[in-house]
Amino acid sequence: MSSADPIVRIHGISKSFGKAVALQTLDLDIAPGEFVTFLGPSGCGKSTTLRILGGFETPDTGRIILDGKDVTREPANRRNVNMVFQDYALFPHMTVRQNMSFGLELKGMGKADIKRRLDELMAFLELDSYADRYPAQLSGGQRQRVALARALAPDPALLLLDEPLGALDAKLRGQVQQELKSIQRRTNKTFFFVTHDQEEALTMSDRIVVMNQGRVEQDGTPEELYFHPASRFVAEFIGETNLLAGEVRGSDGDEVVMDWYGQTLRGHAPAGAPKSGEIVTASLRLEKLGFHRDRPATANAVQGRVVGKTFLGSRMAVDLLVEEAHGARLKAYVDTATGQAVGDDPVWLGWEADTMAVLRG
Ligand SMILES: Nc1ncnc2c1ncn2[C@@H]1O[C@H](COP(=O)(O)OP(=O)(O)OP(=O)(O)O)[C@@H](O)[C@H]1O
Repeated sequence: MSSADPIVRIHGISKSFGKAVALQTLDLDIAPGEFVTFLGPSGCGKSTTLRILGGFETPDTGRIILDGKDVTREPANRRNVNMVFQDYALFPHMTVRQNMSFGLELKGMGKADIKRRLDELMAFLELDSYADRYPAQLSGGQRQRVALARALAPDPALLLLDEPLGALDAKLRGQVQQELKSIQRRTNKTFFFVTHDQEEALTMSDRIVVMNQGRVEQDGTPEELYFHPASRFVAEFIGETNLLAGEVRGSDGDEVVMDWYGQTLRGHAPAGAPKSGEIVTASLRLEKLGFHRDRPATANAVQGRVVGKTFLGSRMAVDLLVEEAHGARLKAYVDTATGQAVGDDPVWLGWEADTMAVLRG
């Protein structure tokens, strides 16, 4: 295999439990060293995919190729895959070192090799000083790191992480996210991460697969999903956005021209251009709306009046009433540091066509 070959190939995997379809046909390649996140609401099929990859669940159809080998029928212990659980699943009666060596002993690794591997890994993950502690003597973040170290110890080709930060409080969670990402970078391991937290997915992943009702809604980089959502579901699920309902008037090169309550707007169509007369929804991120005193030269410009403000620290969320669009509302962010004035006078709002995704339906 060349290094460009995928480390994981998922070919036509599907899974139902009785009448409930957990996973429709799924095809996906994962490159070595990639941090891939499966993101979606509860019940969308994320954990089922992870469990099939881990060998804890058998698919109804399809194949899993791991490192060039078909492992579809291989049980979990015969796959070069390891898993980090949300509750860490550390053995409470074993020290950090014993927890870490357990899996290696099961694999039949010799004592001297185990010592070498653990010394190396504990130094790398800065766990040396905790080696003889029991899990109860560690903080939540430290326990998480031990669970990760234990899963990395056998040098798996793929690491599966099922909502591994779910048990941490918000502040620690942010810190551990950075740490986990940094460990993934430094080890260059392939991570398959499952979460329903869109912010977590955006900060950590090289690539996000958004799932909805057992199928892939969109697969792309965090930036692609955020700025070029291919469906309304993705636009709403990831971040906050303005949704503008309208009707397509036509196209102009790559741009879609639409009517929004009597205002002509221009956007782009990441999922293919809709036809004239089609009813569409455009997604416009709050931070893409610029404030201007005079009519700006941007592709889109409407006048609005501030009708509400929410102070958020570094920025302010502003509600705007667009009278010329039948009183439709828009939401925008204003940077508090720049001291931009948002008073009672009407303001011009401007945004470019490539910042507004026009979506079908
Ligand atoms: N062992 C099972 N028996 C019956 N139904 C199941 C089983 N496992 C999953 N399902 C169903 O399959 C669907 C997908 O479940 P899955 O656990 O993959 O979703 P998920 O996206 O991981 O959700 P969550 O975030 O809540 O864990 C759900 O409707 C779920 O109820």
